[in-house]
Parts: sequence; C-alpha cells; structure tokens
Amino acid sequence: MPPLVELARAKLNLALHVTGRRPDGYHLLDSLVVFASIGDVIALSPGPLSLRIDGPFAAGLPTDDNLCLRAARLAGAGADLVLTKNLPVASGIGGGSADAAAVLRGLARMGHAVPENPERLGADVPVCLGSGPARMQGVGEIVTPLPALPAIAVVLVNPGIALSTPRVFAATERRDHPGLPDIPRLAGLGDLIGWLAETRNDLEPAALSIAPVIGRVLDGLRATNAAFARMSGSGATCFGLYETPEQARIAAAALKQHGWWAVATELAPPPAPR
Ligand SMILES: C[C@@](CO)(OP(=O)(O)O)[C@H](O)COP(=O)(O)OP(=O)(O)OC[C@H]1O[C@@H](n2ccc(N)nc2=O)[C@H](O)[C@@H]1O
Ligand SMILES: Nc1ncnc2c1ncn2[C@@H]1O[C@H](COP(=O)(O)OP(=O)(O)O)[C@@H](O)[C@H]1O
Repeated sequence: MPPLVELARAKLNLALHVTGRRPDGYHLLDSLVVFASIGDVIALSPGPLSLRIDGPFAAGLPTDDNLCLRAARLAGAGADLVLTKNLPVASGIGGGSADAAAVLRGLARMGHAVPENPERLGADVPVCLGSGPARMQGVGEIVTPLPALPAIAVVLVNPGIALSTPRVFAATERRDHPGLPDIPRLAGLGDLIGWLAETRNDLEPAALSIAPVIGRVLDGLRATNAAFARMSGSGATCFGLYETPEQARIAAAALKQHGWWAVATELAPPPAPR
C-alpha cells in the first residue's frame, strides 16, 4: 500500500501583534496567519513508530526528540514516518509545528483521533492543523478561520541563520500592543496591503537586534519591488508580496545571489475538507 502523504505548508504571520503576557511567561498574540503552497512533506505508513528524515534541511534536525515523533506519541499512535525537510529550521514559518500538525492530520486519516490539546506540541500547532487563512489569538490556541485569500505571489527568504523563538520573545521590549484592526474581506493584493499597512510584526525589532542581517533581507526584498515586505513569526524568514508570479520568480532568483534561501510560491487556498 502506498504511504499517506501530508504537506506541512509553510506558515506565514502576515501580521503579528504582541498584546500581553500570561503569568507562565507565554505571550498573548493576535496574528493574521496564512499558508504558502510549499512545505515539508510527511509520508506515513502503518507500522511501529519510527522516523527517517531527508531533504535539503535534514542535517542537524533531531531524529529522537523530533516534533513528528512527539505528535504521534501524543496521539497514542504508531506509524512509519518519513519527513522531507524542505523548509529551513527555526525560521519563523512553522517548521516543527507544521510538521507535527501534518503528522496529526495523517494519523487522523489512518483512524487515530486528533489529541484534544495539540497546542502542547507547540503554540502554532492548532493553526497549522487547519492550514488555511486564520486569525490566531491567545497564545495560539484560539484559531478563527477566515475566507480564502487570492493566490497572491509571495517570495520567502531566509538568510541561513536559525533564530530561537524563546530568545526573540525574551528580547521583545513592548508586550502591550493593541490587537489587530478588524479583518475585512481581502479580495486582492491592494486590499491586503492596505490592511497590512495598519499592522506590524511586534517581534521584528527584537529579531533585528539579534540578527541584523534580517534588515538586509527586508531591504533586498524591497529592492526587488516587492509590493510589501515583512518578517514572519520570530524570524528570520521574511516574505515579499508581488503583483505577479513572474515578478516573484525574478525576485527569488536575484535574492539567491546573496547566498540566501529564496523561493517563489503563492498563498495557498484552504485545503478541501476531507
Ligand atoms: C512566534 C510564532 C508565531 O506564530 O511562530 P514561530 O516564529 O515559532 O514560527 C509562534 O507563536 C511560536 O510557536 P511555536 O514555535 O510553536 O512555539 P512553542 O514551541 O510552543 O514555544 C517556543 C517558546 O516561545 C515562547 N512563546 C511561544 C508562543 C507564545 N504565544 N508565547 C511565547 O512566549 C515561549 O518561550 C516558548 O517556550
Ligand atoms: N520536525 C521539526 N522541524 C523543525 N524543527 C524541529 C522539528 N522537530 C524538532 N525541531 C526543533 O524545534 C526547534 C525550532 O523551533 P522554533 O525556534 O520554534 O522554530 P520556528 O520559528 O521555525 O517555529 C529547533 O531547535 C529544532 O531542532
């Protein structure tokens, strides 16, 4: 029987406001989250729990304490897992959380119930489970699905540095920003950019202070005529939005000249219900 295959789409925080902090130190967030068409790939076959990792970013990833295995253990399920790691690690685009959510989706297709507290695996796991446009609030556990966005062309760029999420949160100075403005129906790139102009990524200043190269990535995106550029999550991956897929392809090729990981893709529609 061929393995079940799940795509762990790259997550993008188009806007990310830090609105408070819980007594346990976790931050309250208000974020517009969307997913790109590219991602890691997870193949699941029946069998005892095991994990093999291949792909361009396999090196250095733990095989024992991997979030894919932790997801299967939380679901109480065995499976033979193969992770093809296409996305940079510790990079603000979901990574381990997207992989864990994809494993839970695959296991659900094999008949295993999705655990009740998937956020225990990572704050981004609940939003990554749905893998469609959503407003994410609380520490990540409140997910409100949003209508589909158009397939806007996007370029993702990572300068090749892993940035630790806890370190970026710890270096964030202001934690009491207002939440996102209401999210209207976003029918095209113009609507989206107009709305994004009223928003921020509140983790960007701290990430920039730890890794100034992020500033050069954002300048690089703007120099390729991105209609909008910002960092995703806790960084260091940044995204640029473009008028056309052709512009995005040309921009990605130019940004690779810096030795950075750069890929042209588009905002993905929500997955069809199964
Ligand atoms: C910042 C965000 C925005 O979407 O994305 P990434 O940059 O990781 O992609 C997420 O909130 C990250 O989610 P995730 O990467 O799953 O985080 P977790 O593993 O649960 O948490 C890692 C650490 O980040 C801090 N953390 C995480 C989430 C949150 N709401 N407040 C926090 O303070 C905590 O120090 C925690 O120990
Ligand atoms: N399947 C996985 N994919 C990516 N990272 C993983 C995975 N499993 C465990 N990890 C660990 O999780 C950490 C990445 O976490 P984090 O800094 O939150 O990244 P991101 O910002 O990409 O969400 C890394 O230290 C990595 O070793």
